[in-house]
Amino acid sequence: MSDVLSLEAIEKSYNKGKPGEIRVLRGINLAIPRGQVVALVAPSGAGKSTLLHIAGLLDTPDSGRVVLNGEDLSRASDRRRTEARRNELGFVYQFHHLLPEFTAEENVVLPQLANGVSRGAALARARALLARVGLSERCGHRPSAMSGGEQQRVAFCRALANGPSLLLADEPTGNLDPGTSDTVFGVLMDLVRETGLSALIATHNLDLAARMDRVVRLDAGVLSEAAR
Ligand SMILES: Nc1ncnc2c1ncn2[C@@H]1O[C@H](COP(=O)(O)OP(=O)(O)OP(=O)(O)O)[C@@H](O)[C@H]1O
Repeated sequence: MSDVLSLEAIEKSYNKGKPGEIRVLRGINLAIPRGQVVALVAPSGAGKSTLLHIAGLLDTPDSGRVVLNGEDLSRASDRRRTEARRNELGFVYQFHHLLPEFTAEENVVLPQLANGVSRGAALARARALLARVGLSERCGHRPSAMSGGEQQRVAFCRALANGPSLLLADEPTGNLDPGTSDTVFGVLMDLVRETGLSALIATHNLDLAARMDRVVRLDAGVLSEAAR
């Protein structure tokens, strides 16, 4: 039961029962123990986004279970799923999706306020996280005044703001040039290691995948362990 996430026999089709039915996920099983960082590699169209949406409680499987910290959330109420999403999951995307009208610091404060944290405590945590990724001098900058790598580091801090137990990331450095991607990915890995987070990180970059604990490959809706 020390798995943070366990996906069990996940099936998902689009247009189910209709002529254009696509069976996207075909019996996916994946258990991620506490502290493990897993790379998800997949060719385009293999069902990677569908899998991340299901693991992230943004979509539901047709059958199978999504067990997060021992609780089956695949058929839980919307309210419970939203709560679990806010408290237990952190999300990072290829594009940072920071709120443009707010500063770096405010972008990291806001999810905490939504979770009932006091403004003072939220600000202290935001500043500590931003300092940790080397952005102490950039706390008051808006995203438009920051480089791509800096914006993505702010997005990492936002994902970790509420102390999740699982990080889900979709090409977290895919929008950066190779050199910056390498450095910024290192910052993310350090953060994940220090906080003891588990992570499922989709990437096309096999060099980055090789820096994770384990690589799984999704192909035509079937998941397998990749040889190292
Ligand atoms: N809402 C939908 N309705 C119908 N088909 C869909 C829907 N969403 C995705 N699909 C199809 O399901 C398959 C898997 O889609 P998904 O977005 O999970 O792929 P992906 O592996 O993330 O691809 P990429 O890496 O190119 O983004 C694709 O064939 C896609 O066209």
